[in-house]
Amino acid sequence: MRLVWPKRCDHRGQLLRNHTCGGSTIRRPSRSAWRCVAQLPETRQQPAGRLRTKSGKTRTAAVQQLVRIEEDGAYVGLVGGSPRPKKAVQQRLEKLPVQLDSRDARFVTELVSGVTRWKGRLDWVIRELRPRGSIDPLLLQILRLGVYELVELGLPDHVINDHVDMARKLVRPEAAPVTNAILRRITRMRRDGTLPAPEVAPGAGLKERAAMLAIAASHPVWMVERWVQRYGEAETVKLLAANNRRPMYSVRVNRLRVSPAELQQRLEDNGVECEPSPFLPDDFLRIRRGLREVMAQGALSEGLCQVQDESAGMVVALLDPQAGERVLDACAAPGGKALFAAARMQGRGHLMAMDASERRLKGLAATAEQQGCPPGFLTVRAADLQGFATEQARAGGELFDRVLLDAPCSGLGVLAKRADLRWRRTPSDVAAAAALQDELLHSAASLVRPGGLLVYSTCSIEPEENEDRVESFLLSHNSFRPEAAPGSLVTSGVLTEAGHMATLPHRHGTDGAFGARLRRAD
Ligand SMILES: C[S@@+](CC[C@H](N)C(=O)[O-])C[C@H]1O[C@@H](n2cnc3c(N)ncnc32)[C@H](O)[C@@H]1O
Repeated sequence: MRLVWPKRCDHRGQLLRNHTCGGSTIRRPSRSAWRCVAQLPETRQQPAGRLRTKSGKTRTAAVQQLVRIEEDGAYVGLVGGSPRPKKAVQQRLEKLPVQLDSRDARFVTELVSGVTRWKGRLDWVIRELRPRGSIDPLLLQILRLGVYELVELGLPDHVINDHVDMARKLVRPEAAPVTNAILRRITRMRRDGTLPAPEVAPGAGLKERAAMLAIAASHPVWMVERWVQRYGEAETVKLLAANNRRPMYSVRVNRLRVSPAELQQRLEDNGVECEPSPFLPDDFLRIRRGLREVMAQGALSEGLCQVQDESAGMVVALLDPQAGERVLDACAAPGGKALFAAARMQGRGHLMAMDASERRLKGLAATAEQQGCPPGFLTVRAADLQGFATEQARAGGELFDRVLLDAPCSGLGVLAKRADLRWRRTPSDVAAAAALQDELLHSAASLVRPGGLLVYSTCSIEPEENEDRVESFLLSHNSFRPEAAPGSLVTSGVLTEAGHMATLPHRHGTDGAFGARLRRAD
């Protein structure tokens, strides 16, 4: 099937059925029509003007990072070293240490996260223009960057010179004319409005429509297929668009140190646009603009707040830890939820933050102290939950009033913030996560005292990792029963019919997450 440009779409996601887009008919391929298909952000939201001035040095640094992400799995948001051995293409780039000031580094991050997000669509365009033959992996990164800058950011034609230069110097001299030919063709096509774009033939089945959507919104086909089956096409378009938007960040106010109103005032005085969270107004501020300023003016380093998604906060609200209780956060690292639980407990009682990863727990104790946790209140323990549960059972250790199992998961609810994750995950990851989640749930349950509460949560939106795990757990653990979350803890807008918490990026404007309360009988 050859996918070409869709002639019509509408903003409600009724792809290819209606003839209008924003009130006017789209007659031929154009960047704005493409944007409409996937509900993409306007180009002017991108820092195009500033990027225009960037040198080849900045683009080389972007290519270096893209290679690292592809070969090492380095997370797109973290510009830093990777513990893994360097692979072939990286070694070729190693001789090019690129020094960047902080402004340039920010531009590189913009480019890298953009290319990572739109990789599927960029590759499709490149393949449309060069359908035959393999492409050198390093040249592919250069071409992706070039297509991204021209098609998505709308940068001027002359930026191509840098890409051609990089192809010549970093790949081989013969790669320069190929790069020049492909990118020049793109500049002509965008001028003439003939950029290639995906289209589905009338009457196409779900698979073909999902394949088109996957290209247009730059997601793997398998994800789009399962979401179309679950939510329908119109809602899937909204979910894809939410995953492609710049993520919205929020901060959890450390009420041990400052009130939300005081912090809001301080942030606004420093040029940050923020407002109380509609879900947790007493604890969270949504940062509309200026996350960098939040960091720069010291609110984080002074322990007044921490960057945390509201959905993560709602999981702690479901747990509802009380001062004086014994609480276990069984998969705690890096510790965002544990710190919120500590604040809710006002530093009274005992909170154990446990995780199998010692490395990921590093720094939690110091942050807790900085945030005002009294000595002796928090125990940070690097241990495997299953081993710990077995040991506790053998030793007859004291059980916990509340246990939070924030389980390892596919992370399909956080694709807006983790641009690379969509390309890393496979359907078998969801199945593998589910198997581990069952085992961890069993262990976590054994640590809850009679009458106590177990909260199970993930940052996935997949039922196999959420509702299905809860159902399967309840079938084999008849001393537990599900407990609908009281409206006093979280707003009904995030509750399912069964009373579990489930947020979706396009419905709630937060990360996608799930949380269930499971009460142990007395
Ligand atoms: C979703 S993350 C937890 C995030 C954390 N609750 C927070 O809010 O910062 C899942 C964690 O489970 C941990 N984990 C995986 N398997 C585990 C096991 N068998 N025992 C304990 N922790 C485990 C991982 O190291 C990872 O840090």
